[in-house]
Formats: sequence, structure tokens, C-alpha cells
Amino acid sequence: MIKVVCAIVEQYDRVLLTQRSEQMREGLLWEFPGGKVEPHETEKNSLVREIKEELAIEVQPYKRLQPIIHPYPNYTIELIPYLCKFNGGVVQLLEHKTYHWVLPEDLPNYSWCPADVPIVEEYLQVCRSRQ
Ligand SMILES: Nc1nc2c([nH]c(=O)n2[C@@H]2O[C@H](COP(=O)(O)OP(=O)(O)OP(=O)(O)O)[C@@H](O)[C@H]2O)c(=O)[nH]1
Repeated sequence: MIKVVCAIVEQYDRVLLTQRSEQMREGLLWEFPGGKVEPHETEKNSLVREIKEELAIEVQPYKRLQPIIHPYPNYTIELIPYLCKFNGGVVQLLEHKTYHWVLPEDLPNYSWCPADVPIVEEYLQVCRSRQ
């Protein structure tokens, strides 16, 4: 199973989404940015590294949400979401097609990677519990 971490980066009342580029697996679908955890790397270190490599911004993971195990046709991933603070930098698209800063209420309107659908749901619950 491939272990993948993803970042729910919050700034003010919006959250950062990225669209995978055409050449990537799950091309053109939307995701929370992140990537595979390398051996001997902690989940948080891996997430900070991936976000810097892909988007050139600094994030600070502070809360792990419920991991999702999702079988794709040729491999299975464990997708581990973290709520993250935005710690600065300007987003540069080094791998993705595009990005959006989105209000939580608009999250269901995106074409998500299938593994992200329950994560979006849990995040919306987190947002509701804050009100
Ligand atoms: N980063 C990320 N990957 C996700 C999400 N949801 C999801 O199904 N995935 C899948 O998890 C896998 C992670 O691959 P990746 O391509 O982002 O990871 P990476 O940058 O480390 O990959 P690389 O080895 O191609 O450089 C892909 O199959 C991707 O489609 C998500 O929200 N974020």
C-alpha cells in the first residue's frame, strides 16, 4: 500500500486546492496537495517537503484527520490528511495545472480524486463544529 499525505491548508476562511496536471495519474482531478511518504520520513516532514517542492510555500501541519484507504485499479493508497497553517510564500505551480483558494461550502462542487471524497466530508464536519 502506498502511503500518501495531503495538506488542508487554511488561510483566513479559505482552503487551498490543486488540480492535477494532465500527465499525472488522476489527471485533471482536484486534490489536497501532498505526495508519497518516503521511507524513514515522518508524515509531517514529508508533507512540509512535498508542499515546498510542488507549490513553493511553507505550511505547518497541526492536526491529523482520519486516513482513508482507497483502492485504485492498479494500486491502493492510504491517504492521510493534515490540517495545516499557511506559513508564508507565494504559490508557484511547479507540478500542478492550477490552484484555487476555496470557501468550504464550495468544496463539493469540484471533481475530486475519488480517495478525497470522504476527506472533504470530514473537513466540512470540522468546519461546522467550529461555528
Ligand atoms: N497528493 C495527493 N495525492 C492524492 C490525493 N488523492 C489521491 O487519490 N491521491 C493519489 O495519491 C497518489 C500520490 O501521488 P503523487 O503523484 O501526488 O505523489 P508524489 O508527488 O510523491 O509522486 P511522484 O512519485 O510521482 O513524484 C496518486 O495516485 C494520487 O492520485 C490527494 O488529495 N493528494
